[in-house]
Amino acid sequence: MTPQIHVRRLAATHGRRPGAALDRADRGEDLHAVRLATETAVALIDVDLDIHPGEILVVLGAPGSGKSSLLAVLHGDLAPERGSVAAETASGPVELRSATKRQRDRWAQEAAALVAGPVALTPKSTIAETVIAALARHGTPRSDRAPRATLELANAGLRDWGEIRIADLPPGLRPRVQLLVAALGGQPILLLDDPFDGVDAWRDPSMVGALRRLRERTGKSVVLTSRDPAEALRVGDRIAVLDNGRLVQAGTPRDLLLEPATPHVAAYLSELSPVSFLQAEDVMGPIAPDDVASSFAGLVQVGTPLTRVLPALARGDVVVADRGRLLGRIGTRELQAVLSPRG
Ligand SMILES: Nc1ncnc2c1ncn2[C@@H]1O[C@H](COP(=O)(O)OP(=O)(O)OP(=O)(O)O)[C@@H](O)[C@H]1O
Repeated sequence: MTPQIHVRRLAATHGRRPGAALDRADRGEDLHAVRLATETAVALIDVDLDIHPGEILVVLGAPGSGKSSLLAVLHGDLAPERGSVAAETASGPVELRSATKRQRDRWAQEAAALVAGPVALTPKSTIAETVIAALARHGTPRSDRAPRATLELANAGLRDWGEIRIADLPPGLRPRVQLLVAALGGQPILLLDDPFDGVDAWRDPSMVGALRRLRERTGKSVVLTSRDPAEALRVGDRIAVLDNGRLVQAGTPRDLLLEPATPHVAAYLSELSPVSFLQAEDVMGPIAPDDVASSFAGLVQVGTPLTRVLPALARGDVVVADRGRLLGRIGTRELQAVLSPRG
């Protein structure tokens, strides 16, 4: 069972005077000034967020906005100063704020794995040896390791690469191996805080595909950090935007692009063209009950990227369908709403 995590009014700090720092932050003082006055960093304040089973959630924000601190809280390493971080697990309810060290260790062992920083790979080892060594660290019995490694490599689309040494890997495959190794633990929640050597690993569509397949196969919830809005929109089912320790919006790529909650979110995403990140159903408007597919210039299926809908739109309105059922229409009005979003 993948637990759903409920984060409510979470505040977390680094330093010895959390009370004084939070008092000042509550009064609206700038967090840099708070830190200077109290020698305590307010990393997160008043964060409300749910993490759903099986979702890919990207925590997006500038350096210092609180991303790593949030993952550390979710892993049980950084105790919340205030608020609540609660989950229902197979062995009962967990509240990380009041949990003992032993309960937090159990949470990390059974529920949430954190990979903070690049996954270390030994250049001389083959990929199969790398996976076997990682399985050993996770306590997989010796006799199971080789067959399990073969299975994991096949699942990750790396079956033919098992005997290749890490040093000989093409650069594009290195993050694929790092992702595979990062996800080998049995915990249903995977927290990824910059697990790759390169910053732009998710720009490779095969990486996004590998992560989605991993999620489908394992049902894990994946929470990962990013500073790059384009990367976040490409990878995340939902994106949680942090600004100076505050969660300013959590939503789908469509929510963020078409209905940014604050000027900060709008400005953060302003360089991105919504057309490049949305799918047909994100932008469709209502369809009349008596509309029939043959009266439209084209028909596209749910999940079709908007970039692939545009050629048909040049000829007229397009209908969006899901297995024969007509769901909505896209015409000039819908397109205009995408090209001039609110914010
Ligand atoms: N161990 C620490 N001691 C003191 N301050 C810290 C510590 N860790 C983080 N901070 C401060 O807490 C705030 C949030 O930091 P955090 O590392 O969570 O941000 P981030 O968004 O992950 O940044 P980055 O993108 O650079 O990794 C920052 O002001 C940071 O300086």
